[in-house]
Amino acid sequence: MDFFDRLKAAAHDDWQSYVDHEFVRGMGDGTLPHEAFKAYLVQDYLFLIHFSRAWALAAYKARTLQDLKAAQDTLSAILNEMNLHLRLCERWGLSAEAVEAEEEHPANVAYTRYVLDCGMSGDLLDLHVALSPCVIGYAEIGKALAPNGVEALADHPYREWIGEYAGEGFQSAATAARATLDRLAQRGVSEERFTELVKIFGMASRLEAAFWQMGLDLGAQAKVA
Ligand SMILES: Cc1ncc(CN)c(N)n1
Repeated sequence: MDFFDRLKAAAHDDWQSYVDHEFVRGMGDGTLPHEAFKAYLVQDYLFLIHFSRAWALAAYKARTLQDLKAAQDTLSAILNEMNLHLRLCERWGLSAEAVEAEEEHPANVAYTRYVLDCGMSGDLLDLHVALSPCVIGYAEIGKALAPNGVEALADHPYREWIGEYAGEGFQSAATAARATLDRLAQRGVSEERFTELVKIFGMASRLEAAFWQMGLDLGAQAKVA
């Protein structure tokens, strides 16, 4: 069991509330309302800007060249991920400027600033634990939503999104994030410290679940308006 799997097992319910959220199930079976997906994606673009800052902070706090390069690679993967958002938004007639001018939803502020605070007030392991549900969770969700490969999802309304996270690039970013966690944890984690880290991991997972819920709520509001 690697360090990530230990965290996941210790915060099982929080993790499940994230990876098995109604939003995820709706994407999987294609029933997720388009309004919810669109509202989520616009907020997610803003989210990725702040998550990129958090990965840059991980680079700043790195004490070894290996940790510094790992942070740089994931920062690049996240900046690449934003091309998906720009592509989809462009199709909906939304420019990058228009998306960037959108106001951040409180659920977005809560999650991104929580992670940044973990990095500012804690050490590098605190920060990587807070960051881990993001990269590793989306890789897990992408794989789960494409059990027979992305080619099998030919007419699926969310094929492009699923393909991004089930794809090789994102999967290898998640593998690297797991390896970084293992490397940092090998430097020593007492039982007491592990309990603290599980709290961070559980909170980050719940904030991920709240982010999906934000998408559903904004989508429902857009339908009514
Ligand atoms: C909210 C959220 N969490 C995770 C990811 C994957 N980078 C994302 N795009 N958005």
